[in-house]
Amino acid sequence: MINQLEQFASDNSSGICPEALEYMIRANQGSVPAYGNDEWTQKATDYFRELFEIDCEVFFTFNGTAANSLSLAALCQSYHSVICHETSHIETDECGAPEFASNGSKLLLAQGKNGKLTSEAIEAIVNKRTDIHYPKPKVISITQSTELGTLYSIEELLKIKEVAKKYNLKIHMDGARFANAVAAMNKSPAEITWKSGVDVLCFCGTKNGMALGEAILFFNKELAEDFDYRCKQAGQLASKMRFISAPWLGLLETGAWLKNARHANQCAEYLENQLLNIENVDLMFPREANAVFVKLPEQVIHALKAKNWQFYTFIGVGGVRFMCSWNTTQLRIDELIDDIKNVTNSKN
Ligand SMILES: Cc1ncc(COP(=O)(O)O)c(C=O)c1O
Ligand SMILES: C[C@H](O)[C@H](N)C(=O)O
Repeated sequence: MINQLEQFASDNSSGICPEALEYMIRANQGSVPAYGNDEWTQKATDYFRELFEIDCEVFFTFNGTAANSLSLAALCQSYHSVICHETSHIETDECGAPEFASNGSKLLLAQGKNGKLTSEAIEAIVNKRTDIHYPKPKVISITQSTELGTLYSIEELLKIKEVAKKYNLKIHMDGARFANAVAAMNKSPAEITWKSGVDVLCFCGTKNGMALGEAILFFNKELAEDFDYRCKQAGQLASKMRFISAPWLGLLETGAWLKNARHANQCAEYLENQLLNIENVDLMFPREANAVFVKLPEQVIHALKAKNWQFYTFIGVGGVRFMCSWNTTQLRIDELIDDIKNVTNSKN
């Protein structure tokens, strides 16, 4: 029997939200032109342009690794490098796809508090090597919200925009949890992307209630030249694209993209507060979106896993990550908290 209960491993674990499913079913009528030449795809891309208040180019891929790696490849040549945080997904969890897709662009890793790049760290990397023997920095990649569940403030984004301009660098934003950032910051999508210097955003639908499907938004349209061919060659041009674009339209038109993100963030806030009531449980990073990172004793981790609680321990720096999603419930959070209290007390 498949375990139907919500878990805390990842927002990738959740199912399809009602709005995405409803639009998927609506789109499942009759025959329509393939490869994105359908009405659903037109409506979805138009909606993105309206939501972000700019005439951007929009593409869809099946997953986030493809979105990140192909968009980065569009921003730089093989002899260039991409500056990213050492905990960035493009470094830790994409199996070299960014380097592969760009024919060898090197990832230059920076450290930074709470999983964030700073303009100072970027400038230090740019100036570390300027000789011909080292791949020239060309792109800054930031994740919003970050892999450690934190957020870049507008001020931090604008400082990065400034250093990017100074050194003629492009800015890529991994928006696997972009909706969670918008919900948490209460800023417009435009304010935390192109108005803050972002050239391309990979906006994730998978973690926001879709079955699969990421949107790539090129705010700097020149960088999107022939990107459709890059997607096709990489096997990322969906023939039945309506089944990616229609669920996206469902999230956008109904506002579910923001409702789902707000709910996940609120669940994470509730979980955080319950965890902080447990003795000797400390947050590892500020909880600013839908992820909660805490240090737990090994024996508590083992006991929770024995009770079939699912969560990651390899992300961040040795901690436990609890990820909330659009379908997380307070009931499941309370059950998790009760088990943490019970196993903690039994180990004392
Ligand atoms: C920060 C981040 N970026 C990108 C991705 C995309 O990964 P995938 O290729 O698994 O969709 C993920 C996956 O969860 C992620 O957490
Ligand atoms: C870590 C794993 O690769 C996935 N990106 C997640 O955040 O759940």
